[in-house]
Parts: sequence; structure tokens; C-alpha cells
Amino acid sequence: MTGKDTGPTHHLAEPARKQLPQEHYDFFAGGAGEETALRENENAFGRLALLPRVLRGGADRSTGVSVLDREWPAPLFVSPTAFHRLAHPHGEAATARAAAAAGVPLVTGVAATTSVADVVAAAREQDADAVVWFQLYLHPEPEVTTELVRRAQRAGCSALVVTVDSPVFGRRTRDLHNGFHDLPPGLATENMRNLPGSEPGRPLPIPMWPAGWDDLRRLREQTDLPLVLKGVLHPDDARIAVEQGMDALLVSNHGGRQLDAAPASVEALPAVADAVAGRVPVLMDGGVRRGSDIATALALGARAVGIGRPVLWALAARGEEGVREYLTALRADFDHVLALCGGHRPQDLTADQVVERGTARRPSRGEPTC
Ligand SMILES: Cc1cc2nc3c(=O)[nH]c(=O)nc-3n(C[C@H](O)[C@H](O)[C@H](O)COP(=O)(O)O)c2cc1C
Ligand SMILES: O=C(O)C(=O)c1ccccc1
Repeated sequence: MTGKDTGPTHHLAEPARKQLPQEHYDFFAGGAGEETALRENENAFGRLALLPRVLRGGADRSTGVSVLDREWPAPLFVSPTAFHRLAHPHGEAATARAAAAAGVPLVTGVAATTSVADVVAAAREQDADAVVWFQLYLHPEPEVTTELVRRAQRAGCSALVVTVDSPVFGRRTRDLHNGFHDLPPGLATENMRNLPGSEPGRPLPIPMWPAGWDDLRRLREQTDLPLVLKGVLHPDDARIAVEQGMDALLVSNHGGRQLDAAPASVEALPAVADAVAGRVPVLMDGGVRRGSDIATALALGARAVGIGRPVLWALAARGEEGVREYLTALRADFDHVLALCGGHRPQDLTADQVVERGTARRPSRGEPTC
């Protein structure tokens, strides 16, 4: 399971692989089980084609979208990924400066190796209006969650992303094979220090446990920050989430790192978008690698899409500059695809423009039937 990865970001992953110890590269690259969900995230985009519209003008094109009352220059954000200091010594601070410089919102998380305060400070150094969100897991001790929320709010994060696809930790085949389970000395999950129940100088572990809707409700009652529920794949969960007052949903299979039998995120997206019916924005991540992937996800109902591993590859190979250039190029690629599809605005991309390769039929938007 440690074989070479190919695919659309091979040119990015390969320099990163050369740069990193094998076990760290594998931690970033790998997925759960047979890595089916991981592969399918990219492959599913490859099975979809876009029908362009013609003669629609569009010299006044814009890629901007509105998400939770903020205007984003592009329908793109950096998804939360753990341990950026394993990729590059400048870690999350470099990612934050690069994302801010590229005009791309960043989701930093509890598993960062830089505190949320330092991440937001780095982003704001670059752009005083940079959007930074904070990702967390509900903690079995509610006071820990409360304190993490307080830190994120104090740091200046404008939304919380609650990841709910991890009632247990996924079985990551490569990590099990390599015996990778801990950060090396000198690196730590800085957000997990000095929390209720932690020992001085020692960060609390990040436990995976089967939280319930009641736990989420407690968080909803605790904060006025917008809440984004990450890891929703079933349309019934999407409906409950909206009823429970979530402000946005993030359709994700965790980059194929949790349930290996999960569908590709882009395959789950249409039914979730139908269930939500425009009540809140739907975001997605998993396998987004090029402008046409972004356009496809938007046409199928996403407001914006998140990028995980390619950011890590760019960071590992070329630090802050690499991430800035990568995100800038991806934005330009999306603008180019939008133009070729005959769109003036991201919302001009519609589901009728997405067809299955080989059949030219629209992909099913149906609910799961069982
Ligand atoms: C190395 C790595 C660490 C991740 N850590 C987290 C995390 O701490 N919290 C979380 O919600 N998702 C985490 N994810 C999942 C990402 O947020 C995102 O869903 C996924 O990477 C998107 O797929 P992509 O890598 O194909 O772009 C992680 C993903 C990777 C690859
Ligand atoms: O690796 C992951 O996907 C992940 O979500 C995570 C969460 C906590 C600590 C380390 C990684």
C-alpha cells in the first residue's frame, strides 16, 4: 500500500515525496482500508464531463461567491489538514500567509502544529481581511470544546467547522504498516495545550468518539459563530443538520481516510444539495484537483470547494511560495473553465451541464434507495 501515487497532482506529489520521510509522506497521501474512497474522489471527477454553453458573452466574468455573509474571490478554500510542520518547518503559518495572499480562505484545525492564534495572525499579516475558519471535533468533555471555541473566536476565526465523520479513527493502512502514530519530538498539536484536564506542558490527545446530535446541539447553544458540519454524505443527515441550525454543510468523505466504502464526495453531493434545497450553502471537498473539478462540483450544487492534499504537496516542496503559486494557478484555471463553459458567474454553472462520460447522460441526483 506504499506504492507510488499517480493522478492529476502527480507533478506536485512527486517532489513532496522526494522531500519527505516515507512515513510522513504516507501519512499525508494515505487513506483508509484499500484506499478505494481515496482513489474514487479523483476518479469520480474523471467520469464526469461538462457541456459548455455557447454565445453567452461574458467579458465581465467574475469568479466571486458569497459564503456566510462574506465575499470570496473564488469558490475555493483550504480544507483542514493535520500537522503542516511535518510538511515544512514554517508549517501552518506559511500556508496561512500563502492562502491569504492568493485570496483563498483557510480552515485551520485542532490538529494543526501551530496555534489558531498564530495561524490567524500570519494570515492577517498578509491580508487584514483574510478569512480563517477553525475546525474541531466535539470533545467528550464539553468544557474542552468550550475552551477551543473560545480560543478560535478570540483569535478571530469567523466560523467553526465541526467534523462528524470520525466516531472512530479510520484504519489508515499505510500508517499501520509504517508504525506512524505520533508527531516527532519538537512538534505538537499546539491548540490542545492547557485545556481542562491536560497536564502542564502536554497537549491533550484528540479523541475520536461517537458523539450525537445532542452534543452538537450543546455547541449550537454555546456560540453565535456560524457552524459548518463537515463529513455529511447522507441526505437525511443533511436535512437534520439544517433543522438543527447548522449554517453550512461540507460534503466530504475525509479524503478517503475514514469509511473506505464511502462514495466519492462528488457522487454524494447532488443528493445532499437536493435535500438542503438552498436553505444553507453546501460546500464539498475530496479529489478537487483542477478548474474543471471545481466547475463540476459547483454545477452539482456546491457553493465552494476545499483543497486538502495538493496544498500539503506544494507546502512540502516549495513552502509558502509554492502554496501561493498553486492556489493562484488553480483560481486562474477555474476562471478559464468558467469562460469556456459560457459562464459569467459561478452560479451560471448548472446541473444540466454535467454528464457521465461514455453515456452523455446526467448523473443520478436520486436519494439512496435503501
Ligand atoms: C493529512 C491529512 C490530514 C487531515 N486532517 C484532518 C483534520 O484534522 N480534520 C478534518 O476535518 N479533516 C482532515 N482531513 C481531511 C481534509 O479536511 C479533507 O476532507 C480532504 O483532505 C479533502 O480531500 P483531498 O485531500 O482529496 O483534497 C485531513 C486530510 C489529510 C490528507
Ligand atoms: O489524519 C486525519 O485525517 C485527521 O483527521 C487527524 C485528526 C487528528 C489528528 C491527526 C489527524
